[in-house]
Amino acid sequence: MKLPFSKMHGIGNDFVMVDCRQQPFALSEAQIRDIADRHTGVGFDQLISIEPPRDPSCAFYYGIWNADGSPSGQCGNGVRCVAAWLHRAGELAIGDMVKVESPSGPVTVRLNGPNEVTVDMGVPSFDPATIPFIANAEADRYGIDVGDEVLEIGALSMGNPHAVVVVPDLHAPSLFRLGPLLTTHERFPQGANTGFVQVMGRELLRLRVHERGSGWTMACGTGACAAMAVMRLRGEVDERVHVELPGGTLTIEWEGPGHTLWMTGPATFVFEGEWLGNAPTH
Ligand SMILES: N[C@@H](CCC[C@H](N)C(=O)O)C(=O)O
Repeated sequence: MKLPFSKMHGIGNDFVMVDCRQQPFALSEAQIRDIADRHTGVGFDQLISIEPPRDPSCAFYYGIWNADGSPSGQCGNGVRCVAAWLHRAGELAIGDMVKVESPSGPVTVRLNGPNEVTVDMGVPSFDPATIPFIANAEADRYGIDVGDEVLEIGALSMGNPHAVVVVPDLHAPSLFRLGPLLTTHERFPQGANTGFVQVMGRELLRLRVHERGSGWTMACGTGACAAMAVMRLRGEVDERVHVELPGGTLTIEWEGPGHTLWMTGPATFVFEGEWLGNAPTH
Protein backbone atom coordinates (compact mmCIF):
# COMPACT_ATOMS: atom_id res chain seq x y z
CA MET A 1 0.00 0.00 0.00
CA LYS A 2 1.32 3.46 -0.91
CA LEU A 3 -0.20 6.43 0.89
CA PRO A 4 0.83 9.97 -0.08
CA PHE A 5 0.59 12.42 2.80
CA SER A 6 1.64 15.90 3.95
CA LYS A 7 3.39 16.35 7.29
CA MET A 8 2.31 19.57 9.01
CA HIS A 9 2.23 21.08 12.46
CA GLY A 10 0.47 23.81 14.41
CA ILE A 11 2.93 25.11 17.03
CA GLY A 12 4.41 21.64 17.43
CA ASN A 13 1.16 19.65 17.51
CA ASP A 14 1.99 17.49 14.48
CA PHE A 15 -0.19 15.95 11.81
CA VAL A 16 -0.20 13.54 8.91
CA MET A 17 -2.68 14.97 6.40
CA VAL A 18 -4.26 12.53 3.92
CA ASP A 19 -5.99 13.68 0.75
CA CYS A 20 -9.31 11.80 0.50
CA ARG A 21 -11.02 14.19 -1.93
CA GLN A 22 -11.05 11.56 -4.71
CA GLN A 23 -10.84 8.23 -2.85
CA PRO A 24 -12.51 7.29 0.44
CA PHE A 25 -10.56 7.11 3.69
CA ALA A 26 -9.65 3.44 4.15
CA LEU A 27 -7.06 3.14 6.94
CA SER A 28 -7.69 0.66 9.74
CA GLU A 29 -7.02 1.57 13.38
CA ALA A 30 -3.91 -0.67 13.27
CA GLN A 31 -2.57 1.14 10.18
CA ILE A 32 -3.18 4.52 11.83
CA ARG A 33 -1.13 3.34 14.82
CA ASP A 34 1.64 2.09 12.48
CA ILE A 35 1.86 5.50 10.76
CA ALA A 36 1.84 7.22 14.18
CA ASP A 37 4.86 5.27 15.43
CA ARG A 38 7.71 7.79 15.78
CA HIS A 39 10.39 5.11 15.21
CA THR A 40 8.97 2.76 12.58
CA GLY A 41 6.31 5.02 11.01
CA VAL A 42 5.99 8.72 10.21
CA GLY A 43 4.97 9.98 13.65
CA PHE A 44 2.07 12.30 14.47
CA ASP A 45 -0.20 13.44 17.25
CA GLN A 46 -3.21 13.31 14.92
CA LEU A 47 -3.92 11.98 11.44
CA ILE A 48 -6.33 14.15 9.46
CA SER A 49 -8.27 13.12 6.36
CA ILE A 50 -9.59 15.77 3.97
CA GLU A 51 -12.79 14.53 2.35
CA PRO A 52 -15.83 15.74 0.41
CA PRO A 53 -18.42 17.32 2.75
CA ARG A 54 -21.34 15.33 4.19
CA ASP A 55 -23.13 18.59 5.05
CA PRO A 56 -23.76 20.39 1.73
CA SER A 57 -23.35 23.82 3.39
CA CYS A 58 -19.64 23.02 3.98
CA ALA A 59 -16.80 23.02 1.44
CA PHE A 60 -14.91 19.99 2.87
CA TYR A 61 -15.06 17.45 5.69
CA TYR A 62 -12.07 16.56 7.86
CA GLY A 63 -11.72 13.42 9.97
CA ILE A 64 -9.43 13.25 13.02
CA TRP A 65 -7.63 10.25 14.55
CA ASN A 66 -5.32 10.20 17.53
CA ALA A 67 -1.96 8.37 17.62
CA ASP A 68 -3.61 5.36 19.34
CA GLY A 69 -6.07 5.05 16.43
CA SER A 70 -9.10 6.48 18.29
CA PRO A 71 -11.29 9.07 16.55
CA SER A 72 -11.90 12.61 17.83
CA GLY A 73 -14.62 15.19 17.24
CA GLN A 74 -12.42 18.25 16.97
CA CYS A 75 -8.83 19.46 16.62
CA GLY A 76 -8.02 23.16 16.85
CA ASN A 77 -4.44 23.05 15.56
CA GLY A 78 -5.53 20.52 12.97
CA VAL A 79 -8.26 22.67 11.45
CA ARG A 80 -5.76 25.51 10.90
CA CYS A 81 -3.57 22.99 9.05
CA VAL A 82 -6.63 21.90 7.02
CA ALA A 83 -7.08 25.53 5.88
CA ALA A 84 -3.38 25.92 4.94
CA TRP A 85 -3.46 22.51 3.20
CA LEU A 86 -6.52 23.60 1.16
CA HIS A 87 -4.66 26.76 0.16
CA ARG A 88 -1.67 24.75 -1.06
CA ALA A 89 -4.06 22.45 -2.96
CA GLY A 90 -5.54 25.52 -4.71
CA GLU A 91 -8.90 25.20 -2.94
CA LEU A 92 -8.73 28.29 -0.67
CA ALA A 93 -7.42 31.79 -1.37
CA ILE A 94 -5.74 34.10 1.16
CA GLY A 95 -8.40 36.29 2.76
CA ASP A 96 -11.17 33.76 2.07
CA MET A 97 -13.53 32.51 4.76
CA VAL A 98 -15.01 29.05 4.33
CA LYS A 99 -17.13 26.62 6.35
CA VAL A 100 -15.54 23.19 6.81
CA GLU A 101 -17.14 20.21 8.51
CA SER A 102 -15.54 18.47 11.49
CA PRO A 103 -16.92 15.24 13.02
CA SER A 104 -18.63 17.46 15.62
CA GLY A 105 -20.12 19.90 13.09
CA PRO A 106 -19.19 22.92 10.97
CA VAL A 107 -16.53 25.49 11.84
CA THR A 108 -15.55 28.56 9.82
CA VAL A 109 -11.92 29.20 8.87
CA ARG A 110 -10.33 32.38 7.54
CA LEU A 111 -6.94 32.15 5.85
CA ASN A 112 -5.07 35.31 6.96
CA GLY A 113 -1.88 34.37 5.10
CA PRO A 114 -0.36 31.14 3.75
CA ASN A 115 0.63 30.11 7.27
CA GLU A 116 -1.81 31.91 9.56
CA VAL A 117 -5.43 30.96 10.14
CA THR A 118 -8.30 32.24 12.27
CA VAL A 119 -11.06 29.77 13.17
CA ASP A 120 -14.53 30.29 14.57
CA MET A 121 -14.47 27.27 16.88
CA GLY A 122 -18.18 27.49 17.79
CA VAL A 123 -19.83 27.95 21.18
CA PRO A 124 -18.11 26.08 24.06
CA SER A 125 -20.56 23.76 25.84
CA PHE A 126 -20.47 23.36 29.62
CA ASP A 127 -23.48 20.99 29.60
CA PRO A 128 -22.30 17.77 31.35
CA ALA A 129 -24.37 15.55 29.02
CA THR A 130 -22.76 17.09 25.93
CA ILE A 131 -19.15 16.78 27.16
CA PRO A 132 -19.87 13.96 28.37
CA PHE A 133 -19.05 14.39 32.09
CA ILE A 134 -20.83 12.76 35.02
CA ALA A 135 -22.26 15.50 37.26
CA ASN A 136 -25.63 16.31 38.88
CA ALA A 137 -25.79 19.82 37.44
CA GLU A 138 -23.75 22.19 35.27
CA ALA A 139 -21.17 24.24 37.21
CA ASP A 140 -18.11 26.37 36.45
CA ARG A 141 -16.01 24.01 38.62
CA TYR A 142 -16.28 20.51 40.06
CA GLY A 143 -14.45 18.62 42.80
CA ILE A 144 -13.21 15.33 41.41
CA ASP A 145 -11.55 12.43 43.26
CA VAL A 146 -8.18 11.51 41.80
CA GLY A 147 -6.49 8.81 43.87
CA ASP A 148 -6.60 10.09 47.44
CA GLU A 149 -6.90 13.78 46.56
CA VAL A 150 -9.78 16.01 45.40
CA LEU A 151 -8.94 18.22 42.43
CA GLU A 152 -10.93 21.23 41.27
CA ILE A 153 -11.55 21.09 37.54
CA GLY A 154 -13.51 22.89 34.84
CA ALA A 155 -15.21 20.57 32.34
CA LEU A 156 -16.46 21.48 28.87
CA SER A 157 -16.76 20.43 25.25
CA MET A 158 -15.12 22.19 22.33
CA GLY A 159 -16.47 19.44 20.08
CA ASN A 160 -14.25 17.14 22.16
CA PRO A 161 -14.09 16.71 25.95
CA HIS A 162 -11.76 18.82 28.13
CA ALA A 163 -10.79 18.98 31.80
CA VAL A 164 -9.07 22.20 32.88
CA VAL A 165 -7.06 22.43 36.11
CA VAL A 166 -5.60 25.71 37.40
CA VAL A 167 -2.10 25.25 38.83
CA PRO A 168 0.42 27.63 40.41
CA ASP A 169 3.39 25.98 38.64
CA LEU A 170 3.35 24.21 35.29
CA HIS A 171 6.61 22.45 36.12
CA ALA A 172 5.33 20.68 39.25
CA PRO A 173 6.22 16.96 38.91
CA SER A 174 2.70 15.98 40.12
CA LEU A 175 1.22 17.14 36.78
CA PHE A 176 2.92 14.29 34.96
CA ARG A 177 1.14 11.83 37.26
CA LEU A 178 -2.24 13.65 37.24
CA GLY A 179 -2.48 14.19 33.45
CA PRO A 180 -2.99 10.53 32.50
CA LEU A 181 -5.26 9.93 35.53
CA LEU A 182 -7.64 12.77 34.56
CA THR A 183 -7.58 11.87 30.86
CA THR A 184 -8.94 8.41 31.67
CA HIS A 185 -11.07 9.42 34.70
CA GLU A 186 -14.35 7.51 35.13
CA ARG A 187 -16.36 10.76 35.29
CA PHE A 188 -15.39 11.36 31.63
CA PRO A 189 -16.98 8.28 30.00
CA GLN A 190 -15.30 9.07 26.66
CA GLY A 191 -12.04 10.30 28.22
CA ALA A 192 -10.83 13.91 28.29
CA ASN A 193 -8.04 16.14 27.09
CA THR A 194 -6.53 17.49 30.30
CA GLY A 195 -5.17 21.04 30.37
CA PHE A 196 -3.07 22.42 33.25
CA VAL A 197 -3.27 26.20 33.15
CA GLN A 198 -1.24 28.85 34.92
CA VAL A 199 -2.84 32.31 34.92
CA MET A 200 -0.11 34.87 34.19
CA GLY A 201 -2.45 37.89 33.89
CA ARG A 202 -5.79 38.93 32.38
CA GLU A 203 -4.40 38.52 28.86
CA LEU A 204 -1.95 35.66 29.26
CA LEU A 205 -2.31 31.98 30.13
CA ARG A 206 0.32 29.24 30.10
CA LEU A 207 -0.86 25.73 29.33
CA ARG A 208 0.29 22.11 29.08
CA VAL A 209 -2.07 19.47 27.75
CA HIS A 210 -2.19 15.71 28.17
CA GLU A 211 -4.30 14.62 25.21
CA ARG A 212 -6.72 11.74 25.06
CA GLY A 213 -5.30 9.20 22.61
CA SER A 214 -1.97 11.00 22.04
CA GLY A 215 -0.45 11.81 25.46
CA TRP A 216 1.52 14.99 26.21
CA THR A 217 1.63 17.28 23.18
CA MET A 218 3.56 20.45 22.33
CA ALA A 219 0.21 22.20 21.88
CA CYS A 220 -3.54 21.60 21.80
CA GLY A 221 -5.76 24.13 20.03
CA THR A 222 -9.06 23.01 21.54
CA GLY A 223 -7.20 22.81 24.89
CA ALA A 224 -6.22 26.49 24.56
CA CYS A 225 -9.85 27.37 23.74
CA ALA A 226 -11.08 25.29 26.71
CA ALA A 227 -8.62 26.90 29.16
CA MET A 228 -9.58 30.39 28.00
CA ALA A 229 -13.33 29.62 28.21
CA VAL A 230 -13.05 28.26 31.77
CA MET A 231 -10.99 31.23 32.99
CA ARG A 232 -13.26 33.75 31.22
CA LEU A 233 -16.37 32.16 32.73
CA ARG A 234 -14.73 32.58 36.14
CA GLY A 235 -14.04 36.27 35.33
CA GLU A 236 -10.25 35.88 35.52
CA VAL A 237 -9.29 36.89 31.97
CA ASP A 238 -10.30 39.48 29.36
CA GLU A 239 -12.00 38.87 26.01
CA ARG A 240 -8.68 38.43 24.19
CA VAL A 241 -6.02 36.16 25.62
CA HIS A 242 -2.68 34.77 24.47
CA VAL A 243 -2.19 31.14 25.42
CA GLU A 244 1.45 30.02 25.59
CA LEU A 245 2.04 26.31 25.08
CA PRO A 246 5.38 24.46 24.93
CA GLY A 247 5.36 24.75 21.09
CA GLY A 248 4.19 28.36 20.70
CA THR A 249 1.39 30.84 21.28
CA LEU A 250 -2.25 31.02 20.17
CA THR A 251 -4.61 33.98 20.43
CA ILE A 252 -8.10 33.18 21.71
CA GLU A 253 -11.03 35.60 21.71
CA TRP A 254 -14.34 34.98 23.44
CA GLU A 255 -16.99 37.46 24.57
CA GLY A 256 -18.57 34.90 26.88
CA PRO A 257 -21.46 32.39 27.15
CA GLY A 258 -23.62 32.07 24.04
CA HIS A 259 -20.89 33.54 21.79
CA THR A 260 -18.61 31.68 19.46
CA LEU A 261 -14.93 31.50 20.32
CA TRP A 262 -12.18 32.52 17.88
CA MET A 263 -8.70 31.03 17.68
CA THR A 264 -5.78 32.44 15.64
CA GLY A 265 -2.42 30.79 15.08
CA PRO A 266 0.07 29.35 12.61
CA ALA A 267 -0.10 26.27 10.38
CA THR A 268 3.19 24.97 9.00
CA PHE A 269 4.14 22.50 6.23
CA VAL A 270 7.09 20.22 7.03
CA PHE A 271 7.32 17.81 4.08
CA GLU A 272 5.39 15.70 1.57
CA GLY A 273 5.88 11.93 1.80
CA GLU A 274 4.60 8.50 0.87
CA TRP A 275 3.97 5.85 3.51
CA LEU A 276 4.81 2.43 2.06
CA GLY A 277 2.60 0.44 4.40
CA ASN A 278 5.43 -1.52 6.00
CA ALA A 279 4.41 -3.15 9.25
CA PRO A 280 6.56 -2.17 12.25
CA THR A 281 9.43 -4.58 12.85
CA HIS A 282 8.86 -4.92 16.60
N1 LIG B 1 -4.53 18.40 19.27
C1 LIG B 1 -5.89 18.71 19.13
C2 LIG B 1 -6.90 17.84 19.80
C3 LIG B 1 -6.90 16.44 19.18
C4 LIG B 1 -7.96 15.50 19.61
C5 LIG B 1 -7.90 15.05 21.03
N2 LIG B 1 -6.71 14.33 21.38
C6 LIG B 1 -9.16 14.26 21.38
O1 LIG B 1 -9.11 13.01 21.47
O2 LIG B 1 -10.19 14.90 21.51
C7 LIG B 1 -6.18 20.18 19.14
O3 LIG B 1 -5.31 20.95 18.67
O4 LIG B 1 -7.28 20.59 19.49
